[in-house]
Amino acid sequence: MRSTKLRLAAWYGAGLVAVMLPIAVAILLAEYKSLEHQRERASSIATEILSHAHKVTDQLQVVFKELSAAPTGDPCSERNLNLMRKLVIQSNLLIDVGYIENEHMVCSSFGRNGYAIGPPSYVSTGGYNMWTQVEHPLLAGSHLLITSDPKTGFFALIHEGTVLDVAPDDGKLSYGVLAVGRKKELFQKGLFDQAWLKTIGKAYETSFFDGSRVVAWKRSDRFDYAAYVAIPGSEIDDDWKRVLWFMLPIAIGTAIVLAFVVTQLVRLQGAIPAALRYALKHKELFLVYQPVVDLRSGTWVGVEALLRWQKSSGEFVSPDIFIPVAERYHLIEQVTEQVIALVEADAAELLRAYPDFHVALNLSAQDFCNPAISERLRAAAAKMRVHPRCLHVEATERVFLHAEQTRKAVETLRMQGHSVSIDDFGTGYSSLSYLTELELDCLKIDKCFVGTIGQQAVTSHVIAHIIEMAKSLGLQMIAEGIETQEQADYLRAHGVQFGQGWLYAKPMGMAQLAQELARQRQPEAG
Ligand SMILES: Nc1nc2c(ncn2[C@@H]2O[C@H](COP(=O)(O)O[C@H]3[C@@H](O)[C@H](n4cnc5c(=O)[nH]c(N)nc54)O[C@@H]3COP(=O)(O)O)[C@@H](O)[C@H]2O)c(=O)[nH]1
Repeated sequence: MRSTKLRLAAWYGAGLVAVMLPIAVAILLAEYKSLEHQRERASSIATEILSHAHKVTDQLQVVFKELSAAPTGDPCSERNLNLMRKLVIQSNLLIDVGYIENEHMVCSSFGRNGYAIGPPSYVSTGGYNMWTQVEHPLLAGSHLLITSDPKTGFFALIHEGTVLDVAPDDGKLSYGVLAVGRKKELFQKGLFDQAWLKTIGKAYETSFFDGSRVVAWKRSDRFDYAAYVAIPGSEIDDDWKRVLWFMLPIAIGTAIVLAFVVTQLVRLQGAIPAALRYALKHKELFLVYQPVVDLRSGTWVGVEALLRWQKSSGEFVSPDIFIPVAERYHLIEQVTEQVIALVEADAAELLRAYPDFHVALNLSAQDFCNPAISERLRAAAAKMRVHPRCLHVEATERVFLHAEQTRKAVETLRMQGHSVSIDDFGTGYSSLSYLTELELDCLKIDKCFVGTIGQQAVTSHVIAHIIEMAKSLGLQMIAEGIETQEQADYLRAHGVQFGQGWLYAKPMGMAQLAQELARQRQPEAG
């Protein structure tokens, strides 16, 4: 009851996850997409700003070159003033060109004006005097940059808009150009957080989210400055909501599909136990028998009884599906009872005719916890009028989960004369210590290990260890799933006594088994 509730809770949990997951993924994806979009946007604006800064610097260098080539003498001579005017007209990016002496603008393309500009804001790493955020008397409210060559005294005046106007001026973004070596602003709109420099390090190009802004940084490979752009988080939020509106219908659609799938699975899970109860009642289960072969002589020494389920619709359900369901829904006792009853009905005559032959029954871990199981098998042998040694028992490794109860059951079964094998060895719960604690007769080597024989698989060596271990414990061995002659030869050469597999015979009905056995044993009978 408790496990049913737990299972239901697990399914509801799975349903909830199925619904929530696509929505959560959509939200995360929208956030990621908008962050990426803003990163790309910031990087592209920074690239534009840097490109304009390069153009300005290139024109500046031309101007300084021409002015320094002018004849020496009065730097503000009429001839030089004319040259300055010509240079300003030729340049589309520089506002003014002139001459500075003792922190005074002595003359420029505007003529001999002469006003104080004070000491430079800083000296660039290239040795130029820089005045930032200068207000020109003729251009009220202007933010200008003056660069002067201290060797000649000539200067050029640049308006910040020349470089920064490429960025959208919506009042939300911060951007500018920073002199990297001196960590000084050349042009600036909004803030520049010096803490960003820690994240940027020596990078020439990077973008990141500092927790509240997306920052892009693009450093010049020709000059000692870099352009930066910072987009506030509010922009990401707007973008995120837009992307989310687009993705939400897809996420909701996916959630509906997943919820439907989970509902169907729940229904199916519930449907199999009900169908199995019906199958048990209406005799839809039957047995097939797969021969166990003596690997040296090739004779059939016994069979494994394998359960089959064919619904009235004709559809087959694999035991790999219905046995775990039977175990989970506490139907396995009824299944095992039906298997024993089927063996009683199918095999009594055959076992009486060949008393050295055996039928092996698969018991589940829960059967070993049933104190009545040994008595039930004793009664079956008695009813069939065969020796209990004709009925072998196979236990899956899961019996080790109930080691104490299993130990007692195995002891009683062996005392009654049944042979007990451990099935699927090495695939699950087995531990060597358990194997030594249980008094067993035989170890069945799982087909997954047999399949590695002759292969270059990582697990190829495991089978040799299993064989050695079984030998050291004095257990007989049956190798399962033998499909090739190479596998059979290997197993025989390594001392494995018995085998089962499609190389010898597939599981068959009792009629066919009786016929085959009669043919094999003919000389004996005759
Ligand atoms: N508790 C019970 N469990 C049972 C019973 N009947 C079957 N089972 C278990 O179901 C599992 C699947 O069994 P099945 O589909 O019958 O497969 C068996 C063989 O048909 C298959 N086999 C045999 N030879 C080969 C081969 O050469 N190649 C290949 N690919 N498959 C082969 O292997 C299965 C053998 O199973 P086992 O020996 O038991 O490991 C299986 O776990 C059964 O145990 C039942 O009545 N009760």
